[in-house]
Amino acid sequence: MSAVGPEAPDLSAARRHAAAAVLDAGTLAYIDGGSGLEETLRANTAAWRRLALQPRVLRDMTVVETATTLLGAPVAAPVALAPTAMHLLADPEGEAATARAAERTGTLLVASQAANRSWQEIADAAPGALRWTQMYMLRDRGLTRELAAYAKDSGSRAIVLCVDGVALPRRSRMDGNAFVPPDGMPFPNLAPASARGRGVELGAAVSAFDPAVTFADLALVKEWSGLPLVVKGVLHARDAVECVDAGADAIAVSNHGGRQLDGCVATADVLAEIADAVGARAEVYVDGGIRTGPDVVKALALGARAAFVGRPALWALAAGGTEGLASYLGELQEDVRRTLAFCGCTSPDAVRGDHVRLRPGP
Ligand SMILES: Cc1cc2nc3c(=O)[nH]c(=O)nc-3n(C[C@H](O)[C@H](O)[C@H](O)COP(=O)(O)O)c2cc1C
Ligand SMILES: CCCCC(=O)C(=O)O
Repeated sequence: MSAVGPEAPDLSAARRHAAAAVLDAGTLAYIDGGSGLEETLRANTAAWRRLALQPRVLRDMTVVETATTLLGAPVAAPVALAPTAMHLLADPEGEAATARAAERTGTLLVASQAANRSWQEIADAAPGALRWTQMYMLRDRGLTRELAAYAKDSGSRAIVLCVDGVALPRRSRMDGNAFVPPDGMPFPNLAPASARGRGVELGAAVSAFDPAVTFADLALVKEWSGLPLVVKGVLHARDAVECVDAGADAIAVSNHGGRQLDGCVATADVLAEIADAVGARAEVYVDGGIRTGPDVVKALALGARAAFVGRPALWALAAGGTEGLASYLGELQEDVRRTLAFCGCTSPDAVRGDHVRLRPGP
């Protein structure tokens, strides 16, 4: 404990506490954990703390808007729901509950390919929600093509291709990957249409990801889906530029919440160089350790158009269902609004690079 007492809890802390009371230990370890030594998991949040906002004053903050657009579609705030697997672990309605919270709060939802509800069911649960679909390149290209078309047909407005799944991570908290989803947990969006009702087993799902995926595949995914393409899992400026050269419409700077390559860079530490390299050619997003309104505004200052949250949304969902997640998202949006005001910004677009700097010190 420091001389001034314990660190104040962030908005998600109470949700994490409530989730811990309702989830079994294995599920909580799966959600919370990272890979290896969890060096990257810790580095993600620490890197946001090392940055300091440098506010501007005397700019009439009577009206402060958080609204922005993502790939042209309006959202209530520059904060969105990252794709996370298996929402049945957190709510009996799974991703349908998540989608309703997204709809209610004007938040973009990225539905995971490892969702337990089919993309069409998620769409039907919340027709007014802006939804993108996260996919992996599968070894079975024919199935990948079919699923890309399914994403579009079920109303997704973009494909988020996750490219950091080329090896199996060692998830240390789970005793060497001991987490086994409960029996009957369906993965309908990894199965062909003929088997969508049954879905596939998790093991089959993970081994279906194709480690041979390359830049040349980006154009294929765009063509198959007919949708804008976001590449998720980029951590190097030169890769980001190569993705954009290959047709990507946006780059999601992400290390999968410290769950894949342990010991890698924190996203806050590489965001600015990636955003600078991409410039105006594509939108840039970030996730990993985003917990507060100030974190979101720091991300904007470093060049992101939006920041995404993973674990806190699952905690809020487990703690309080649609209602719990909607109230969490509402509070986070309000935190973004007050941060913008304190920084002298009447909208996300007004945030500049010189609103943030590294804190001095070790
Ligand atoms: C429980 C859990 C499941 C996840 N499942 C997926 C997934 O299915 N697809 C994906 O692209 N990313 C997945 N992610 C990574 C998130 O999209 C995101 O990169 C990460 O959670 C952001 O970090 P944060 O949790 O610190 O906010 C998952 C993350 C968690 C915590
Ligand atoms: C097929 C499940 C993928 C889940 C995932 O990406 C994660 O646990 O981080």
